[in-house]
Amino acid sequence: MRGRPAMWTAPAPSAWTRSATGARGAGSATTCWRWPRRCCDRPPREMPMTDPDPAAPDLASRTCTPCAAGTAPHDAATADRMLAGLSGWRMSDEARAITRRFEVKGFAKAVELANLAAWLGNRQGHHPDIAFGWGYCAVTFTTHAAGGLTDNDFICAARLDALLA
Ligand SMILES: C[C@H](O)[C@H](O)[C@H]1CNC2=NC(N)=NC(=O)C2=N1
Repeated sequence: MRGRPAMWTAPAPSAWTRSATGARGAGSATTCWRWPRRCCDRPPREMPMTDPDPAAPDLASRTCTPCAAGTAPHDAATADRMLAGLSGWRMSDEARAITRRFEVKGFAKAVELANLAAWLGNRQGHHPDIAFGWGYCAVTFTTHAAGGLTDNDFICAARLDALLA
């Protein structure tokens, strides 16, 4: 992929992942993974980077747009309405960010989920804040250029959920 550092390969297993035989070792980039487990030897589906479909009711069909500094953030009512389209995401008290905490087994899965969220953010040009450790990975989206929430945050949250479905 043009100019993309190795770490942004498709969300295939990292070196932490057990191969099909259960042996620990670098996973294959040609393995199809329905996170968190390997499902077959088909090449992984690239996340569709489709253009926004005006008829698309769901956030996961949309693509983020660059956000100019000073863009007005959504008000709390709008943010609440968009949050209703997601599941498992919580809004910060002042409606400036949304966070989902994923509980996972062990540390390797937490690393993989963090990597997936980072990969998604880099693909969308809208980057998450990520905290992870043994048993968990917390992903937060906010639009720094707006000092609050914009459509981009809800799009990325929906796209991450779609990748993990
Ligand atoms: C030019 C580019 O679109 C901006 O710098 C992007 C990069 N990634 C970003 N990520 C997030 N979370 N907020 C932003 O405002 C933002 N701005």
